[in-house]
Amino acid sequence: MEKSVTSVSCQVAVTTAEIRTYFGLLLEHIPVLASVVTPTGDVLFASRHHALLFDVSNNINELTEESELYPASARARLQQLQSTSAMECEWELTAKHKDGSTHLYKMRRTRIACHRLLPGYAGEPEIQASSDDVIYTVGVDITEDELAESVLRDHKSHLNFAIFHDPLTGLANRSLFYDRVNKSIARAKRTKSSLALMLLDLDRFKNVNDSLGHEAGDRYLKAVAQHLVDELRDTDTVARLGGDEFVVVLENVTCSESIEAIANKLLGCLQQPVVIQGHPISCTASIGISVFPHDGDSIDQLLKHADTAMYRAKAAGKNRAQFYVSAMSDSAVNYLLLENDLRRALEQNELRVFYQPQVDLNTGRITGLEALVRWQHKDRGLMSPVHFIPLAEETGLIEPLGAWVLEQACARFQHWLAAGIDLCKVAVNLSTRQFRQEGFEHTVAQVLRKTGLPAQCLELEITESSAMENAANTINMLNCLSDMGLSLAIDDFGTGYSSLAYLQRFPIQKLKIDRSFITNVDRDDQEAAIAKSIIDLAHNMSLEVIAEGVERASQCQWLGERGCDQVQGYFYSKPLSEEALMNLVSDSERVICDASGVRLLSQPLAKH
Ligand SMILES: Nc1nc2c(ncn2[C@@H]2O[C@H](COP(=O)(O)O[C@H]3[C@@H](O)[C@H](n4cnc5c(=O)[nH]c(N)nc54)O[C@@H]3COP(=O)(O)O)[C@@H](O)[C@H]2O)c(=O)[nH]1
Repeated sequence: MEKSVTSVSCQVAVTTAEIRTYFGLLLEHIPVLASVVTPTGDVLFASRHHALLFDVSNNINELTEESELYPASARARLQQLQSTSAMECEWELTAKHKDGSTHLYKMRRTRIACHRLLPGYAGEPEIQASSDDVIYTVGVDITEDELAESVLRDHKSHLNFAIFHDPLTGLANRSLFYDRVNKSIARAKRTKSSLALMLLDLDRFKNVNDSLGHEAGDRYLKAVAQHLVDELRDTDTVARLGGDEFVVVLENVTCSESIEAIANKLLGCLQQPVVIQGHPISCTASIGISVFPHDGDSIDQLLKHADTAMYRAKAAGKNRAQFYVSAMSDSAVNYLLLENDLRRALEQNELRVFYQPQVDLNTGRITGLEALVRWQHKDRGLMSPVHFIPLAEETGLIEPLGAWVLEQACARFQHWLAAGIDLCKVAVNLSTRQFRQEGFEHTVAQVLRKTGLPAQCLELEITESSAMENAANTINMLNCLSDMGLSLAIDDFGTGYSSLAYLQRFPIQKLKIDRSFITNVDRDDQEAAIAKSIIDLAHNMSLEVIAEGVERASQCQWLGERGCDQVQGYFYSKPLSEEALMNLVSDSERVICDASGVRLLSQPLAKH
C-alpha cells in the first residue's frame, strides 16, 4: 500500500516506499546500535552498526536471533534482559570492535505494545508486558565521553593532590595541615580529649645541601618524610611546612610520657643513616611539642608554642624533644630582642676579645693565648659568649662575628709582637658554620695579610663534633689552613664521637681535653682514666695535649705527672681584657720574663 505522508519541515510529499528507503539508509549509516526484536528475540530490524562488533556477522540482514547482534561476551547479560518483563531498562555494553578497539555503549531497551506503533493510536500507555509487544534497543557509543570524563576526573584528582600536598615529599602541605588539625581540634573539644603537636626541624640540614648539593638534600627530605610516615599511625597527621620543617599531630594522647616516647622514637629513627650518592647521611632533629588544650586552643597558638619549644631544644644542644612551658614565651621574646641587639652590637663595636693564657706545665712559660669573645652590652653589662654564641650560630651572625674576632685577635697579637711582647701564639675558636663557610681559607689568608701576623702565630680551634661532622670535607679545609703555616687544635676533645681513622688524617698539632674530664681528674678514677687515655692517645699520634679548666694546683700536679704538655684555666688566669693581660705580663710578682719567654707563676685565684 502506498501512502502519502508530509514532512513537517519542508512540506514535501513522500511515499511509504521512499520512507523505507530512507529508513534503510538511516539504519545503514547511523552510528548507533539500533534493533527491533520480538519478545522471543527474533530480529525485525538491526542497524548496520552492529556489524562493527567483534563476533557479529558482517551480513546483518541475515541475522535472525537478537543474541547474534552482540558479541559472545554480552550474551549472558542479554539473556537476563530478555527474561525480564520490565518495560524499560538501561545498561552498559562494553564491546570490542573488529578493528580491536574497545567501546562503551549506553544501551536503552524499551518494550512497547505493537498496536501502539500503528498510525492513529492515541490510547493510554501500556504498563503490562504482552507477547504482542516489540522491543527496540538503541545503544549510543559513549567511549569518548567516558574517556573525557575520566581524564577530567584524573585531572581533578591530580589538581586536588597538588593543591593540598607538598610536591617533594607527598606529605600534607600547610593548607591541608590546617584543615585537618582544625578538624582534630574540633573533635578533641567535643570528646574532651588532648592532642599533641610536634614541630620537627632538622639540625644542620644546611650542611647536607652545602656539601652534597640540593638534589641530595631533596632526597634526604623525602627519606625523612618516609621515616615519619612509617613510624606513625595512619590516624596521625604528618605535614611538611617548608624547608626542613615538619609537623606531626597526634590525636587522643593520654599522658606526656607517651608523647615523649613517640618523640624519642622519631629522633631515633632519624639518626639512622640514609645512603645518598654513596654517602651515609644522618641528620639529627630538634622537636618542640605543644599540647591542646593546655598550651593553646587554636592551631596558630599551638604552632607558635611548639616553635618556641623547638628553638629551646636547639639551644639546649639539638637532637632532643622539648615540651613547651609558658615561661619560655618571655625568653623567646628576649631571644628575638637579643638577635636585633647582636646585629647592632657588631655594627657599633660592642664586642670585646678577652685572652686567656695557656701555660707549659714543665716550664711555666706562656705558650699561647686563647681569644674569647665578650659582649659589652649597654644594659646587661659584660655578657658571656654562652649567652649569644648559640644565637649567633642559629641566625648566621656567627660568620661576621667570627671573622671580626679573628681579625681583632690577629691585629692585637701582631701589635704586641711589634711592641716586643712575644706570647708565642693566639688561638681562635671556629664555629662549625664559620668553618664550613665556602672560601673560609681565603678569609683567614686575607686577615693574615691585612694584619701582618705571621701564620705560625695563629692557632685555630675546631671542636671535635664539628670536625667529625662531614670529616672528609674537614680534611680538605684543614689541609688548606695547614698549608698556610698556621696550627690547628681539636677543642672539647672527648665530648664527641671521634673516628680515629679520620683523626690521624687531620693535619692537626694539638688535642684539647674537655673541661668536663679535668674538673675532678685528681679525685675521680673514671675522669682520671679518660684524661690519661687522651694524653696517651695524643702522644702516640705525636700531638701536643692541653687540659682546659684547670683551677687547682692538685689538678696541675696530676696532669704534669701524667705527661700533659700544657694547661689553661683559672689556676693561672681567667680570660683577661687586653689591658688586664698587659698588666699581668708586666707584673713582676706573677711573671718572670727571661730568654726562655714569659713564665707565669701560679697564683691563688683570689688575687685576680
Ligand atoms: N665560635 C666561637 N666561640 C667562642 C668564641 N669565644 C668564646 N667562644 C666559646 O664560647 C664558650 C664559652 O666561652 P667562655 O665563657 O669564654 O669560657 C671559656 C673560658 O672562660 C672557660 N674557662 C677557662 N678556664 C676555666 C676554668 O678554669 N674554669 C671554668 N669553669 N671555666 C674556664 O672555658 C671556656 C673556653 O672554652 P674552650 O673554647 O672550649 O677552650 C666556649 O665554648 C668558647 O669556645 C669565639 O670567638 N668564637
